Amino acid sequence: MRLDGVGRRYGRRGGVSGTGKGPGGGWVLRGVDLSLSERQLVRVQGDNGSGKSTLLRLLAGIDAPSAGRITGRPPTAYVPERFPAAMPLTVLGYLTRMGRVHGLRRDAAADEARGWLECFGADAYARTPLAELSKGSSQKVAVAQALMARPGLLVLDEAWTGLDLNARAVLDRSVAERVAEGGTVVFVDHDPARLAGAPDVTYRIEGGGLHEVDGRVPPGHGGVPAAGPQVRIEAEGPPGVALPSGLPGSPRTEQTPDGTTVLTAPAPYSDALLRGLLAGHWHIRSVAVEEASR
Ligand SMILES: Nc1ncnc2c1ncn2[C@@H]1O[C@H](COP(=O)(O)OP(=O)(O)OP(=O)(O)O)[C@@H](O)[C@H]1O
Repeated sequence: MRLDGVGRRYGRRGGVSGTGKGPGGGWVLRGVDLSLSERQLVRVQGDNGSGKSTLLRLLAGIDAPSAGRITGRPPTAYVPERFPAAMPLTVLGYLTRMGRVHGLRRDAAADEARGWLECFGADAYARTPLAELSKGSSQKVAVAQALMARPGLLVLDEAWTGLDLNARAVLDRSVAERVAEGGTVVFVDHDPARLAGAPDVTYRIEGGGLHEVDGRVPPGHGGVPAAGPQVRIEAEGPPGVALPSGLPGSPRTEQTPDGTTVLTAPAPYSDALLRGLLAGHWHIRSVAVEEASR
């Protein structure tokens, strides 16, 4: 997917006295070029009001650019900053309907919906009308509807906000899973430690433009570790068999004298990485999560 010279301004008149600045018409984004690829985890950061949600809405196709072009968008799912939970449907009814929108048959959609509700510890709310949900529970529904689509592009705008610890961990792993399965995930989150160490690229929005901060390791921030928790897996392959290529999380590898391979990758990738090794008939000797290095 590509963005070429993309701009977005709100209002038609080009701002104060037609200058394009100020309320009612200023460009929030201007001349944004961006290329997103498969298997890519992208973080977007920036100050309040810099245009992060604006960019995410453009990526998700919820909003159209005022200038430039967006091409090659894969099937996309989006978790907005605020989920409009006012629809007259129960949780299960809504998620089943969303599953059908994504092409599942009715029974499969309902099963998928129940599965995600269970994952997020929200199965007790299946029959609850959306409008009666607490903020955290409706956030779980917002996230579930996006994940059940298994989208090529997953766009998450502060999707972790309001989730309990278990649900946050589920979302972390689901993001890594999506990337491992070939998807692209773009996220904004106020917590600089969110998925720390896992993004392939981090962009900052400043002055209406998009600037690459760096690859792989997001910047440390006020005592927050520069690299997040890492999973350390000791594994052994069948004799003469090389490590499977393209393993999720692009693990660092190290060989020990006794023939064990030690793989280290960002912790959210642990499940996907283990699955990749097991699929290659590798034997797992140990798994440990190590806290961030500073
Ligand atoms: N629908 C809209 N109509 C008019 N102006 C808007 C609209 N949506 C956003 N804006 C303006 O565009 C600018 C960027 O807003 P946006 O929500 O994209 O920023 P953000 O970086 O996501 O902010 P935050 O960190 O506070 O969520 C702000 O000045 C905002 O007031």
